[in-house]
Amino acid sequence: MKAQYTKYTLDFKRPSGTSRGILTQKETWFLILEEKDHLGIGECGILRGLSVDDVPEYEEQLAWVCDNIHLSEVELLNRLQEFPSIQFGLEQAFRSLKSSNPFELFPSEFTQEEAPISINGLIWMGDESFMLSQLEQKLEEGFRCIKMKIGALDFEKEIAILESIHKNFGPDEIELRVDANGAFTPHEALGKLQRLSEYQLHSIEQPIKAGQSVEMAVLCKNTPLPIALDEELIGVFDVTEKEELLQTIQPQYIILKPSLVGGFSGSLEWIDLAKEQGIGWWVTSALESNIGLNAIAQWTYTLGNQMPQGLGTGSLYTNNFESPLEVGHGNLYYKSNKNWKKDLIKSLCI
Ligand SMILES: O=C(O)CCC(=O)C1=CC=C[C@@H](O)[C@@H]1C(=O)O
Repeated sequence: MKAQYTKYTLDFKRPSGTSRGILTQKETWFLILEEKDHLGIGECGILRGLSVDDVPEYEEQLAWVCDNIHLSEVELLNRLQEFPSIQFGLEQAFRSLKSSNPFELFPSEFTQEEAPISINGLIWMGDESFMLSQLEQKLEEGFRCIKMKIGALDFEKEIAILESIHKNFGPDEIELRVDANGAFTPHEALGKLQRLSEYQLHSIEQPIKAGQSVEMAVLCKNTPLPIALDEELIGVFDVTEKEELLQTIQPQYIILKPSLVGGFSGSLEWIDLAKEQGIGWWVTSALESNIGLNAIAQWTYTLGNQMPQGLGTGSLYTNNFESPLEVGHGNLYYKSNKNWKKDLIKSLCI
């Protein structure tokens, strides 16, 4: 078997704001496996500034994987504990190589076009009118679950936006989720959650910065609206540590980003623990290209979670890859007639 890797830079259609900053480009890497006339591809979706494997030796690790591709998949994955996005890329690449169609990794009703995946629409940070115009557009597109980034604007302005949504749409018309990306201080957080709870939100992602588990546990115990842990899961790889974290914090939900938590296997460990502890969960992208998003979507469908998933990020980029994924009416569809260009993988090969 031969293996190679290549880098690709995705360009955002427009600067996309989170409380952690404005995104204009996203770096990503592809692992390409070749065996006889079979090709396999996997996306290593590092998120600079957020991924635990955002380290100087990242490319070196990719080179090591390619030089040692003769090792077993299990051995390679075990050696990549500290590189969750490479673990994920490798999991995808091996599945893709074994599949008759390198882009059909998890055949299901989804890939048979018999069932879509319900997804949330995403509203990025910006001034009030920009956020309201994004909202209008998402509602016109038929989304009934909306995720809004908060934490960077003046809080009263964000409350005003929620107020205007709430005045026009009841919770049975729109499921509203917010994502603070850790923007609140532990001291102010409960007060802000109480204000936010007046708008019958479904949940809030990561209200305070990760790594403050005592404060987060107190919040989850007293919160008037469900809390979902996102960044909190990054960098926790040992299954016992995962179990302890959930037992300590007891969140209402956890959010799985396979590129950040160690791929399919790392995510499944969290999901199994969450189920044991009665904690809800859903899956989101980490802004991968359509190659990684396709793999995440197909896998997510097999998990049977009926909640809207955070997989509506395929249209963010000007130079994304063509894909069978299509968004419509708040759902993600798989259109197998829109085949990936067979030469896509070849075009990425060095
Ligand atoms: O949850 C979604 O709808 C899409 C994914 C998403 O919002 C994010 C992915 C990666 C980094 C962030 O920009 C953001 C998040 O913080 O969840």
